[in-house]
Amino acid sequence: MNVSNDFLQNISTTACYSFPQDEDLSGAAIGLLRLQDTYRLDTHDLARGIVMGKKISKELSAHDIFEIARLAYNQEDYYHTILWMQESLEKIKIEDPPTVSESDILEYLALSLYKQDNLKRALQVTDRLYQIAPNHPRAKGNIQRWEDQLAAEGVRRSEMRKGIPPLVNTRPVEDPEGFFDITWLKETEHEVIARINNRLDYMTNLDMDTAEALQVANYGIGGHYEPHYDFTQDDEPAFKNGNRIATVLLYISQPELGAATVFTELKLTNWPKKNDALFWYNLLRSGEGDLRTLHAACPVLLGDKWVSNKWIHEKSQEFRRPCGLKPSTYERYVGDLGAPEPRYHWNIRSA
Ligand SMILES: O=C(O)CCC(=O)C(=O)O
Ligand SMILES: [Fe+2]
Repeated sequence: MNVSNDFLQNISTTACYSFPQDEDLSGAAIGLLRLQDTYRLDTHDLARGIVMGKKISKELSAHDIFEIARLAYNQEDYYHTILWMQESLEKIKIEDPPTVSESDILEYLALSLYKQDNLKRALQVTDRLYQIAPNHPRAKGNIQRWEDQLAAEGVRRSEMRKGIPPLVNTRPVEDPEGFFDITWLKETEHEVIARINNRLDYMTNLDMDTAEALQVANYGIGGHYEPHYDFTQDDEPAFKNGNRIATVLLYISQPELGAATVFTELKLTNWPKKNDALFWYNLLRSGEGDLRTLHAACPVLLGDKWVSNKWIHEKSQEFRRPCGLKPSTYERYVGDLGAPEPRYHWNIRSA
């Protein structure tokens, strides 16, 4: 009789099965909202499971849409709350029976309009709420509240429901963090890691003994990394082996859409391609951080992105990459030892 209960109990307490939790759901929704902004995706298309003209998932119900909007609301992201609540409102018109009640949508919508400084619209929406749900516990009180606020702003009672200003829905300010999971692979963990490190040494002509362990990072949908330098600046804690002299970024998967690595100063975009590697020096030959290396990872739109970072440090590169005598000294290509520049070399970008 209790076989299924036991089974559920069993798998939910077994560490190797981990079901999505509330925070996974909210993480996914926040990722979705970021994608919407970055790639200017239309709410209506997204709700129908369409991304850039491609049908990628099944249509969302009004309730799904409402839940996304509610997560945005809980993040105090009123901009997206409004977009998604309006979409949910459209959706219930064609659902039979509707998967969410109009009054639930209207209440959130009104509160968000108020937060976005559109009191007249908040009042209009709350009037509608009161009309369809006269016994709603907060409708009447909220109407009073918006009217009082409008009165305090000098709006005459007869004007409160007229000349409703257009919706100026302002976007929230982005949070500075990135969204991805990482782990570190030490050479002692597997001989393949030791082999990779060896090859990176040949490839870059830099000593790997002082480098950090190989980092593996995974970005899910919406996963991204804000613009940053890999080297530390004066106001940040220093690394024990000197600063990060260079970076090797290995692409170990090929996401379907989005996910580019971009160098925002250099205006360079690199699309991840499985088995490719990107190499750059973070420091000038003087040891100063090279400000041209500012870079970011754009959000993954479709597919998933796996990369591996190798951060190579200054210490023990004294003979491999000596300091430059002039601040202007820099390599023209990887492993440049100062000989005349070859005419054709795949490593040199023609000017
Ligand atoms: O994933 C990328 O494209 C860039 C990653 C990166 O810049 C980093 O991990 O420091
Ligand atoms: Fe980086």
